[in-house]
Parts: sequence; C-alpha cells; structure tokens
Amino acid sequence: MGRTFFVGGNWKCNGTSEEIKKIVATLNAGQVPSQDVVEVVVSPPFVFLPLVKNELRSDFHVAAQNCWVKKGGAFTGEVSADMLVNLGIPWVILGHSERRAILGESNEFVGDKVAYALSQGLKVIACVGETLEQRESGSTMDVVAAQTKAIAERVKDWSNVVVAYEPVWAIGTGKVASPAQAQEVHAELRKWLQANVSAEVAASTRIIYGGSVSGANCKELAGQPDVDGFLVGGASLKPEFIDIIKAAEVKKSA
Ligand SMILES: O=C[C@H](O)COP(=O)(O)O
Repeated sequence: MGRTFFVGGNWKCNGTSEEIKKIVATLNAGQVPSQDVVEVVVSPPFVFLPLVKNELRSDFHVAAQNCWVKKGGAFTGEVSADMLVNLGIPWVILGHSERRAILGESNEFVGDKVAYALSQGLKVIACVGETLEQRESGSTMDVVAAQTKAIAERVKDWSNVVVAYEPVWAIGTGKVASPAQAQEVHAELRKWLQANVSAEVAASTRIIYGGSVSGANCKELAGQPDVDGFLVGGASLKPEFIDIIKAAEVKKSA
C-alpha cells in the first residue's frame, strides 16, 4: 500500500500576523510536487488558524498544534476538537514533546486526546520520541513503544493517523538524527505496529521524522525506506521549507 510522502510545518509559538502573512505568501509562490506525491500541512498558532486557512493555497492544509482531551466546556484556555472541526481545520498535532515535557502530558492523556480528536473527524499527527538520557540508557524503543501503545489501546482506525518520530535531543538543536538512526527507529516502530496492531496498519501508516530537518539534510533522510516525510519546526518558518517539501521527489524516483 503506497504511503504518500507527508511534510508538516510546525510553526510552534511564533509569528505576528504580518510575519505569518509573509510565510504564507512564500508558500503560495513555491513550486512543489503535486498532492499525489506529497501532502503538505502547516500548523500555525491557534490565533492565526483562520488567517492561514483563508490565505493558504488550496493544495496545502492546516493543522492546530493541540486540542483539548474531550468535548469543550469549563476548561479555561483550551480549544476543543469540536471547535477545530467547526472552523474547517482538518488536522491536529498531538503529543508534541514540548507539551509532554513542559506541560506534563502523559502517554495516557495523549492517547485520550488522539482518540477524541479522531472521533470528532480530525486527522492526527501523533508525536513520539525519546530524550537524550533515554537514548543513552538504551531505552529508545521502550519509550517510543510505550507512547505508541497508549495510542494503540485507544484507537481502532489508524487511517487518519500520521506518527511523527521526534527524538527530543534533535528538536531545535541543529543535531539531526543520522539517516541510519532515523531509519532504525522508524523500522522498529513499523515492526511494533505490525506485531501489536496489524500488518495492514504497519504497511499503510506514515511514520515521519522530526528534529532539525533542513534543506541540507532532508534528501538523505527522505531516502530511507521507512521515513515517510517530516515534521519540521524552525525550517518551516523559512523559504527552505519548499526545498524540504521537494524532498518527496526522492521517494518518487526510488
Ligand atoms: O515539531 C517539530 C519538531 O519539534 C522539530 O523542530 P525543529 O525542526 O525546529 O527541530
């Protein structure tokens, strides 16, 4: 089963409306492969979602960076999945390591969020990844498996899930995982899905890599058989994001 290359741009907590408009104008002018070759999703801060949705080219889509774990109500400061659906936002990023580490989101909480968002019709980019300490102690796969298990226990239909493997030590550090390191975890993760979910889900679910992806390193990473795309932070705010999207051509010619 073919896995369309997927490139997400996570703009995190950055930008003024003027800066956001400039980024959108750059994306709108970019020459990129067609949607059957690469699926592109950008994720601005909540407040800019309507602006970006209205101004962004129609072959790119929009994601929120988070949403609440259940239906809305008395949860000050939160945004519900229902609200995103109401606004016509198709995607949400859940379980980003910054939320796990800084805001204390547990594996179970992230699993609940993924299940609820999917139940409301959102598509989910679910993030997993180990810290440097965990990698150095040899527990990378245990950590990533536990994070994925908490999702698998709550989710039956994986067709609207993209898994983003983002080693925490590579995020915003300029210290990208080597293509071999990324491939190793992606392949293990796919094996885990095969053993614990199904062969079909393992074959069809896109596993994308995030952590210091740039115009300079994207092609080599994209050349790895189990790397199905990227979740890009810093570089997604810059024109080089277009070059990263074009890395999809590596797969096309593989
Ligand atoms: O969601 C994106 C990741 O946190 C990667 O961020 P980065 O590309 O700035 O390292």
